[in-house]
Amino acid sequence: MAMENPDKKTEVVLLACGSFNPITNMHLRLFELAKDYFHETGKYKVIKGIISPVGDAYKKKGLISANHRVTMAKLATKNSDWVEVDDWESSQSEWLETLKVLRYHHQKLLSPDATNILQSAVPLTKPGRKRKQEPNRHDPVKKKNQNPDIKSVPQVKLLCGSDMLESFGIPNLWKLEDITEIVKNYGLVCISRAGNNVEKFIYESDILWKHKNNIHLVEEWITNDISSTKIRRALRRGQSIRYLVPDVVQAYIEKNNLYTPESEDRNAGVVLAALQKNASDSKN
Ligand SMILES: Nc1ncnc2c1ncn2[C@@H]1O[C@H](COP(=O)(O)OP(=O)(O)OP(=O)(O)O)[C@@H](O)[C@H]1O
Ligand SMILES: NC(=O)c1ccc[n+]([C@@H]2O[C@H](COP(=O)(O)O)[C@@H](O)[C@H]2O)c1
Ligand SMILES: [Zn+2]
Repeated sequence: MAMENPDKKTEVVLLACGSFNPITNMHLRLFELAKDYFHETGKYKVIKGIISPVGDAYKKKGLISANHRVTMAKLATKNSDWVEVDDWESSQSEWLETLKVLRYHHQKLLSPDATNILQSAVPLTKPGRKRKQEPNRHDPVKKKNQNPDIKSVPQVKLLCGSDMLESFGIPNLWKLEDITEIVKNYGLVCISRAGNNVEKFIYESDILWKHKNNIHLVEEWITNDISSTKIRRALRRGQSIRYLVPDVVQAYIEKNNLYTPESEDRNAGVVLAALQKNASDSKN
């Protein structure tokens, strides 16, 4: 194994995937909490946060158009010097597995100018070649090259709340091979959320247990159970959402009258794209 320079910190990019319907103050807090956590270890430097709102093809009930969700996320991060919004995922016509979004962002960091970056939603290397199958390992090939011009590539880690981690256990929602690649090759940063017991969940999953060193659990001590669902509910009832979402987001929602009983009925009765895809995959 190559000797690591103890002074050299591993650079990390945090990627949060979700509906952001709408983005809340708590979504923004996830990034701050994760960054503090990594910096407190003394081993990592968080260089960027990316918010990737899911596309309309996800078909979740009450999901308003990606256009509005991306705009709100951009407004919310306007004052952040390290968190940005990326609309690549939401501009795809089909729903994409989260693993593909991770692959895309990792590939983009490797070759930011690549024009056919869409192709990168497939694995970076051919299967069967063990070493290269680990695209997110910190800097293995570059060290060998000894080329100072080749910058080390940051690790991309999936940032989520504990409910998303626990959703790995919902039948047909996630493919086991996707979960495996996420925890093996990328890594998870999971912020605690009321009602979840992630430690137990990891203990009960062989694959998560195996890769638990790549799953970072961050305890949120200043608990705050804001959720987009509760924001939409308050809006339908004409209640204030001030101080729960950034002022600019609140203003944008009001100006465009985004959340109504009708918007909550969008995709009612439609099967979530992830479930649909996995159900049809398992039939083939
Ligand atoms: N209060 C919270 N604490 C911890 N994680 C959170 C919190 N709110 C959102 N997240 C995380 O943010 C990511 C994006 O979540 P999402 O867009 O589904 O927001 P949400 O508030 O859960 O919305 P909804 O109520 O519509 O499901 C997920 O990983 C989710 O776990
Ligand atoms: N198999 C998968 O990759 C898979 C399954 C379910 C949800 N997801 C993602 O997780 C996020 C969940 O967001 P919500 O909690 O708002 O439903 C979305 O970004 C969605 O694309 C991924
Ligand atoms: Zn959610």
